[in-house]
Amino acid sequence: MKAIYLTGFMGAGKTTVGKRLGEVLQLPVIDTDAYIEQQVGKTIADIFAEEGEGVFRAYEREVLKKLPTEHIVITTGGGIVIQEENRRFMSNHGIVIYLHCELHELFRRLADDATRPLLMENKQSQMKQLFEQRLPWYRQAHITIDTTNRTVDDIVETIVSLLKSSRF
Ligand SMILES: Nc1ncnc2c1ncn2[C@@H]1O[C@H](COP(=O)(O)OP(=O)(O)OP(=O)(O)O)[C@@H](O)[C@H]1O
Ligand SMILES: O=C(O)C1=C[C@@H](O)[C@@H](O)[C@H](O)C1
Ligand SMILES: [Mg+2]
Repeated sequence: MKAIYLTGFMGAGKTTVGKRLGEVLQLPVIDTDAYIEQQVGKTIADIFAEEGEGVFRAYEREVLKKLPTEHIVITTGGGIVIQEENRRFMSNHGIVIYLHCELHELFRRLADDATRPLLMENKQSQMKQLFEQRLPWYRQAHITIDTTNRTVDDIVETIVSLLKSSRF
């Protein structure tokens, strides 16, 4: 099976859903954020603070190309779709699944989270702008799933049945 790439905004549940999906499909799971943190030896927040977002985006691009493209679930950082090169790579090499979530629910899920630098630095209105700017890129995925009022198990079940019944 081709690689499964989970995309979506911060808090959409990529990491959480990906972990469970990997268990159900018995596939290894790699999270690009966690992988970068391990390779660089710094947290995402420290990379942003010390090296800047541009350098983080370069790490993200390099890592995506280095990871396997078969028999794997790859959970991506929320901004992976910003770069056209990344969107093309994921689309050509795997099955891209966009986990959509309404903004009000994203804010609720991330209310107490201090690990996402973009969330710490920006007001809700700026996050809304970022969300709307990225929506068309997220929507280029092969499959879109609205996660807003759904449990992780329910989302995983839907993904598994879509994968079984589709041409993938
Ligand atoms: N379907 C869901 N319903 C309710 N809460 C959820 C759901 N999915 C994820 N969460 C919660 O939302 C928070 C963010 O989830 P997660 O870290 O998986 O998001 P993410 O998409 O990986 O974000 P990022 O892009 O920043 O890495 C976590 O606290 C998680 O438990
Ligand atoms: O949406 C984004 O741009 C980001 C999301 C996170 O997953 C991290 O990749 C980082 O905090 C940037
Ligand atoms: Mg994540």
